[in-house]
Amino acid sequence: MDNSYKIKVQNVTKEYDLYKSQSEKLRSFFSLSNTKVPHFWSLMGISLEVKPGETLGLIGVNGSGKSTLSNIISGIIPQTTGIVDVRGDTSIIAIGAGLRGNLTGLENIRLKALMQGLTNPEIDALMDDIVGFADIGDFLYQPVKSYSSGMKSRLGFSIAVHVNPDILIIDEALSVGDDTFYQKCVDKIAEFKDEGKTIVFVSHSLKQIEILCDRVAWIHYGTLKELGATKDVVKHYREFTKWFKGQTKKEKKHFQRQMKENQKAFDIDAYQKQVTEERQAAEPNATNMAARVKKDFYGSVISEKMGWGTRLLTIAVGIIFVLTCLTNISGHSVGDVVQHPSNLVHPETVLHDANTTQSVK
Ligand SMILES: Nc1ncnc2c1ncn2[C@@H]1O[C@H](COP(=O)(O)OP(=O)(O)OP(=O)(O)O)[C@@H](O)[C@H]1O
Repeated sequence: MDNSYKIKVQNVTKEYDLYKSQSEKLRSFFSLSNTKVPHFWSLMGISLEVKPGETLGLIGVNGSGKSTLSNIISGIIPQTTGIVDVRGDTSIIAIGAGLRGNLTGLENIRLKALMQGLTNPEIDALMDDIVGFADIGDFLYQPVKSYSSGMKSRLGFSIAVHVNPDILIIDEALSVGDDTFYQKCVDKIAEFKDEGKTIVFVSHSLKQIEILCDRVAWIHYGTLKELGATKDVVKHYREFTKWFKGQTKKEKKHFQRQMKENQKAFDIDAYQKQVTEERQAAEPNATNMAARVKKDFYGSVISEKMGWGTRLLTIAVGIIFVLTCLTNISGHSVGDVVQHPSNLVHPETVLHDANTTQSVK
C-alpha cells in the first residue's frame, strides 16, 4: 500500500439543492416535470493529500467550504464527486459533531466511544479521564441541548482525544472555549503531534494555525486557492483579508455576490471534461482516459439523487404498503379496497353489502 498519505481527496465536489422549504423538496420528489431547483456547489473540485503525522490547517473566509471538506473527510456527509481515501487504522472525530442533544453528557460519552469501537469496560476505564478533561461539572448529567457552545466543545474535544484516534479532525473547536481550556487543548494536540498522529485543523485563528500546523490549505469559495508551508499560505491569506477589508461596503458585497454566483453556475460536466483533458495531456499514451476520469468522479460515490425508475418504484412500494396496512385494518381484500375504496371510509356500507350478499345467498 502507498503510505505516502493518510488522507487523499481528489476532484472532490459537493453540491446542495437550495430548496426553499421542506414542502418544496417533497413537491419536487413527486413532480413529473423537471422542476428547476437552484444548485449550490459548496466545493468545486478539491484535491489534496495529508501526510502521515502531519497537521494540516484549513483556512478561509466564512462559507468557503472548510467544514464541508472536514465533514466529508470524517465521513459525516458524502461527496458529490471524487475520491476520498482515508487510510490506516483510523478513528476520526469532528469535534462537536455527533453529540445528541437529548442525551446527557455521560450518555453521549458512552455512545460516541461505542461508535468508535470501544467496549464498555474500556469506556469505564477511560470515563474519569474524559470527565476530568471536559470539566463541565454537574452539566454532565444534563441533556446536551442545554449546553453552551463552549461546554459542547469541551465535551466533544475530551471524547475525541481520549478514544485515541489515529486521525483527528478539529473544526473550530478551540474558538469557543475559555483560555484555560484552550491551553489544555493545545497541549493535548501537541501530545498528539509528538505521537505522530495526523491532524486536520480548521480554524479562523491564524495564530493557532501558525502554532500548530505544518502545512495549510486555503479554501476559497469552494476552490483550493493555495496549499503549502504554513508561513507562506498564512502570509498570502493575510494579504487577501487586508485587501478585502480595504474595499468599500459596496465592493465587498459585489465581490461576495460574484463568488456565490460562480458557485451556483459551476458546471460539473465541464469540470470533468477539463480534468480529462489535463490528465490526457499528462499521459498522452493513456487510453480510455474519459472512462477512467468518470470512474474516479463517480465510482466511489453513492448518488444522493433518485433517478425516475427509483422514484416510481419508491412511490409504488409506498402505495402497496399503505394498501396492505389499510386492508389489514379493515379486514377487506386488496381487490375490494381497490374497487370500492369508499368501503374503508364507510365501514357500515361494507357491513350492509356483506349482509345483502349473505341474504341473497
Ligand atoms: N445543507 C446545506 N445546504 C445548502 N448549503 C449549504 C449546506 N451546508 C453548507 N452549505 C453552504 O456551503 C458553503 C460552505 O459552508 P461551510 O460550512 O463548509 O463553510 P466554512 O468555510 O466552514 O464556513 P465558516 O467559516 O463560517 O464555518 C456555505 O455557503 C454554506 O451556506
